[in-house]
Amino acid sequence: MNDTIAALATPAAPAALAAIRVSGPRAREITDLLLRRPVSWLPQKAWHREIWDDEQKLDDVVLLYWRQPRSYTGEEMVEIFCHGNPLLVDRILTAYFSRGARAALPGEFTQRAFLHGKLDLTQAEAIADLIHAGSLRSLAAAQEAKEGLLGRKLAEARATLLELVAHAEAYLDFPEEDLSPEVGEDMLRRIDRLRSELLGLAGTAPTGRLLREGILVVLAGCPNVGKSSLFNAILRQNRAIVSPHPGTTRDTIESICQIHGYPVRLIDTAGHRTAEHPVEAEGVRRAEEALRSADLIVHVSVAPEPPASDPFLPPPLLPHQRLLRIANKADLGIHPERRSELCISTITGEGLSEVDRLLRREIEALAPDAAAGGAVNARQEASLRRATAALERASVAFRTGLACELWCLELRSALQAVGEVMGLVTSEEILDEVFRRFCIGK
Ligand SMILES: Nc1nc2c(c(=O)[nH]1)N(C=O)[C@@H](CNc1ccc(C(=O)N[C@@H](CCC(=O)O)C(=O)O)cc1)CN2
Ligand SMILES: Nc1nc2c(ncn2[C@@H]2O[C@H](COP(=O)(O)OP(=O)(O)OP(=O)(O)O)[C@@H](O)[C@H]2O)c(=O)[nH]1
Ligand SMILES: [Mg+2]
Repeated sequence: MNDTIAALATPAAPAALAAIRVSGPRAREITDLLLRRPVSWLPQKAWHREIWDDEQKLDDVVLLYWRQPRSYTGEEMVEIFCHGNPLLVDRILTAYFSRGARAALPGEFTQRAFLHGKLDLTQAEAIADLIHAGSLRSLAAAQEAKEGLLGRKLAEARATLLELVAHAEAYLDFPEEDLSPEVGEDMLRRIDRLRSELLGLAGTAPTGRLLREGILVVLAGCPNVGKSSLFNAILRQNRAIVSPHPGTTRDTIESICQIHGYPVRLIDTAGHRTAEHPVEAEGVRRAEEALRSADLIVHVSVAPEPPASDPFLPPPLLPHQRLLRIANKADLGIHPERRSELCISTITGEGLSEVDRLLRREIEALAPDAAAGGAVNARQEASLRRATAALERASVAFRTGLACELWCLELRSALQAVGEVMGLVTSEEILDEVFRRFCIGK
């Protein structure tokens, strides 16, 4: 952390402005070398200056200074707002690099903020989530975690664990003083309560995955039933080709959208049938593949026909998968056996608001923890599960009257695992894994 790092913090594309960040002990000194008219270096002040690389004027820019430790990274920081031309940005960065700064790794600014105690690991991860959130709910969840909601819950869990460990260790030190049954009962209750709280947090991981990766909704059914018409209706956009010829859609078509604020990857597929043409057969195979990874399968059939006449059978559902049946072309009639189904017409628009309502219901069932705020990621879940397993073992050891050393050890490993989530105890590998997934400049 002794070196000075620099990177573009905005996209490398033509834009009105570009922001370059420089962090580290030499941020100011190197910047001074590029200015002809000096600045006062009063913290959190901005200056309009020209940047020069020796005899070459590079650009006129706005400089912003943050004095250590009151900066994003906790280090000396200079920000340069230049004209948003990538070539110009490269020239400015090169001027910094040739004077001793080096290119920042992805996430390195936030990694430094973490290492300087500006934020815990859950907050750092939340910043990456915030940048990539593709829906309002993902954004809200990321913002809550960034404000430290998850971190606070974990800090409470840690405080409880520390107390329990202290209790247990006091008992270890003075074994002649028996642990009274009341104290023992109380400890056990607290261990079990803590375990169920942490299990609850770990249980938000499926929602966390859906909020980060998007909910995969796959439209499937026989050719010509109106899958692409429904796809377009849901997107409110004429995205997929619709035609009266069965077999119109040959490849899977994916569109990323929001449904009631949830991030959705909506997929239209080739109609299911025994295909003669190899291209169509490949389309059907891709449809099957999409169905296997779907979170929600929307089976489309036609309302005027009896359900039994539909040769499309959705695959056996995996435990987390949900299925919604929709009968289209209700304008052509509704078969009596379809009366209890959702019958719609993409042509007249009948039933489309009901589709909207049911999609929302299904999605909320898939991601039940989105509203509660803060859904953990895979890394956090793994550590939380280690913590709950250790607490479980502690509880069992306690109940079966095993030696205090044993359950004390388990409480300590639960403490370690909770600390891992917050980044209190982390290996170099974990940090690399977390931060290298960030953008450069963040
Ligand atoms: N120009 C600019 N805009 C930005 C950021 C930035 O780094 N630079 N941010 C980057 O994410 C976000 C704002 N977040 C920030 C978070 C902390 C600090 C910071 O310097 N914190 C100091 C205290 C500064 C103060 O006195 O308020 C600290 O925590 O010690 C700056 C921005 C979004 N906009
Ligand atoms: N009457 C009626 N026709 C519809 C309705 N929805 C779609 N169609 C028509 O049905 C035909 C097939 O529609 P598509 O949306 O292309 O059907 P698909 O299921 O995507 O078909 P493939 O891509 O071949 O699998 C088109 O001519 C549509 O105009 C509807 O609600 N009522
Ligand atoms: Mg189609």
